[in-house]
Amino acid sequence: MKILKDILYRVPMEAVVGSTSVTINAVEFDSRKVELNDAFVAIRGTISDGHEFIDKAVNQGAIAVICEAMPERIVNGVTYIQVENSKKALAFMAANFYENPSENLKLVGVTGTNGKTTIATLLYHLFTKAGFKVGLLSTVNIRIADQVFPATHTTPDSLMINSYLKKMNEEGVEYCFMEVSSHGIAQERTTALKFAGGIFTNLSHDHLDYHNTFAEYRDVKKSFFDHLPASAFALVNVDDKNGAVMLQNTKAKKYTYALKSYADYSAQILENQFGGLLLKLNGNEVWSKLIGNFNAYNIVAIYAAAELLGLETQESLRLISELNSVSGRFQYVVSKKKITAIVDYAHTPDALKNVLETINEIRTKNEELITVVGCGGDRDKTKRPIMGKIAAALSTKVVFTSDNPRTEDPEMILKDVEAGVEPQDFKKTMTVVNRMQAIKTACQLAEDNDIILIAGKGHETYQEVNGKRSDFDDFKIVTDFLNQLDK
Ligand SMILES: CC(=O)N[C@H]1[C@@H](OP(=O)(O)OP(=O)(O)OC[C@H]2O[C@@H](n3ccc(=O)[nH]c3=O)[C@H](O)[C@@H]2O)O[C@H](CO)[C@@H](O)[C@@H]1O[C@H](C)C(=O)N[C@@H](C)C(=O)N[C@H](CCC(=O)O)C(=O)O
Ligand SMILES: Nc1ncnc2c1ncn2[C@@H]1O[C@H](COP(=O)(O)OP(=O)(O)OP(=O)(O)O)[C@@H](O)[C@H]1O
Repeated sequence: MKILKDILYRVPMEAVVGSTSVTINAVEFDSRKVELNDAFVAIRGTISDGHEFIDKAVNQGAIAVICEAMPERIVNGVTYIQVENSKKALAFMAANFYENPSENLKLVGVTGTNGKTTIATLLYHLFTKAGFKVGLLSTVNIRIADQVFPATHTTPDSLMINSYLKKMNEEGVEYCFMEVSSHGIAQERTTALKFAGGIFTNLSHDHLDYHNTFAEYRDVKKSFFDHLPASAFALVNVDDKNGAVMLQNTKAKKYTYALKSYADYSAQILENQFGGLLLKLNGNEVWSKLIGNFNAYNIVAIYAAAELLGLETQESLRLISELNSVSGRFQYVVSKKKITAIVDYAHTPDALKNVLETINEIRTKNEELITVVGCGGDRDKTKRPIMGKIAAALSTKVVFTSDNPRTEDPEMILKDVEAGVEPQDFKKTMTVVNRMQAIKTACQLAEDNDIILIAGKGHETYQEVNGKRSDFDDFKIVTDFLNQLDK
């Protein structure tokens, strides 16, 4: 329980009707969750307008309403606060309600189009290995030291973030690494958090359905760095042309990393094979079990962040070499016959192309690349033929199969995917609707030293067919089939 005026600290108010000394049980922004003596924050969303649910929230017992426009009906005994921006108000109220937990640990945000999950998760493991209690807020899951919770978003809403950070405080967590999505920034989910650092990975065309233009998308990312405090570090990839943009107006201490450009932290790839990467990081050689050019970026970023957070160089190099691939992000297993199976979340044309090109850079001509891929149902249909075309063009064999067909007919989805294959690539492809059978087929097709890529579902542990979810784990399934073949 908290006093309303205490949780309104730092919220600019335009008008107040009623008392701000009332006691609040909880803060809610969804009327369906409001209970007696809660404060309801009305938010204008993408689908509906929370202001339309003010009456409902009050009828359910809300003792305070925070809104951008005062409702026509003012109920006696209820406090109404008008603010300019409800999402921002919610962010500050959430932080105040949970007693500003981000101030009691070192919080580092990772933003950019690709690599957020990988970098945040690797940093979580690096600092855990270094003996610290660590937190993680990521697309795959939420971790508080060794406890694991399911994630609903890449960046959860501000109430959820602060409630998890509060739990981290209670558990003695010293560092927390979190993914910061552009939706999260635009919707003020991370406003009112105190960051010790921010990391920028890269920027490519994505989410333009939400942000309208690339410039708007870039500026949203930039605003995260604009709001970092002077005590924080801003660490950006300057091989990406938008890296420098991120640093333009930040008050934070500026640091850069790169493979190609001049930077404070630079990496050179000495070896790039399926066994791993040999890198030179600011003059220090380090071997990593992670594979692929883009993981060299991820490794130099975590090396830099670790140093900026005070980890000793030799210690961090030693621990970097112990890190394993992240669940569903270029996660791989090598069989006794030296068949490498890679599971990757790539479910967009860009991501699929990126992953296939990365594998092709490492693969020799004698090694086949067998790709297992499909497209989800009830989602963007235009990407299906494009992904079919990319998979067939960049692999030596392709097994098209179901992703999460959801409520659509899997065979019809696969027809759309096959339609994109160029005539000269037809003979490389086959279709096996059942994903388990498709993975088995790929394992049977593979010979010694070949590579299998299973794309699309990454870390997911279910498959949704006919609207029903059942257990399904690409990595576990392919590992089991490869083990059987090894016997
Ligand atoms: C498009 C989008 O981002 N929507 C997010 C947004 O919802 P919204 O504000 O648009 O909600 P709305 O349905 O229009 O409702 C407006 C308000 O009315 C309230 N309401 C609604 C109905 C009712 O009966 N009573 C009521 O009070 C709602 O609680 C809400 O406060 O704010 C909600 C609370 O934070 C989010 O859960 C929701 O995420 C939706 C589910 C979503 O799918 N978001 C995705 C796109 C997203 O955020 N993705 C990024 C990662 C992207 C990536 O990099 O891949 C992420 O960080 O996860
Ligand atoms: N630094 C990087 N640059 C480019 N691609 C990357 C990088 N790191 C990982 N990838 C690849 O990009 C895809 C997304 O990786 P990752 O999940 O780490 O990024 P993300 O930003 O968290 O995206 P999402 O929110 O969709 O999970 C995967 O296919 C992964 O293998």
